[in-house]
Amino acid sequence: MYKIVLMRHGESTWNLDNRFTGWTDVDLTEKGCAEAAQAGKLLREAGFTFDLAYTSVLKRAIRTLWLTLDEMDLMWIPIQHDWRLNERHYGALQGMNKAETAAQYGDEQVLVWRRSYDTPPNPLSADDPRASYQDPRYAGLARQQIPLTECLKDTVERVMPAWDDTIAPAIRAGKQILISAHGNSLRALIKSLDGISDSDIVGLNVPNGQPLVYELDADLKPIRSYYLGDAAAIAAAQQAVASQGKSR
Ligand SMILES: O=C(O)[C@@H](CO)OP(=O)(O)O
Repeated sequence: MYKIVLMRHGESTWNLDNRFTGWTDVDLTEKGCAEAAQAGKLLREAGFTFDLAYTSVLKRAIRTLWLTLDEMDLMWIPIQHDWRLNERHYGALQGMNKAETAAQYGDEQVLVWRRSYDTPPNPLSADDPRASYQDPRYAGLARQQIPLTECLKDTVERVMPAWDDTIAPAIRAGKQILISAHGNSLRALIKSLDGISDSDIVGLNVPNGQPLVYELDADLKPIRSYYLGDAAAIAAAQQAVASQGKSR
């Protein structure tokens, strides 16, 4: 049996402001830093150790990983940064307040934009300063690989090649792996690992900074998965994420 840990970054400044974030590179709040350290403490106390970590190229996930590894005295392990683990690109919604958007367009429409499998928000225009074409961290990518918007289906289509090409082979080679990523890039991975339907994935929300353990069989199919932290607190945090897109 293999065991891996998935973790969404701690609270970010735009989580606190309740803004659609996507590929915007915002940092953690103080609370987010504390959540990341607490995750490291939980993992250490539960006897976990890692010899390889994966994260995105966005600092909220990277800093979460650093703080978690620091708490575990594991800052020395190799870290692979992969743009394919980035948050789902939120298109023209990036920067907008979720509750205000719901007040303007309705809760139902915002739920479709946030959680439907195959409906992307409107794209950024290619000359929008928020587009990532000039960002050096994406310099190695072809222009068509850099999104202007994404639905979860698009995110699945970039996350799963990262899993298949790099993460799964490392797991099979016996590496103990921690993945620090984002709400929707993790929803994409969880959907694929657990075979969740396009309609059921709408109800899945990933809380900030909570280690999610997956036990996998020899074919890397999940045997079981569970959050390490307090179950009631995690359920409340998941409900809070779901409610962020409501007008009130
Ligand atoms: O704004 C975002 O990029 C994501 C994660 O914070 O939000 P949501 O939960 O609305 O998909």
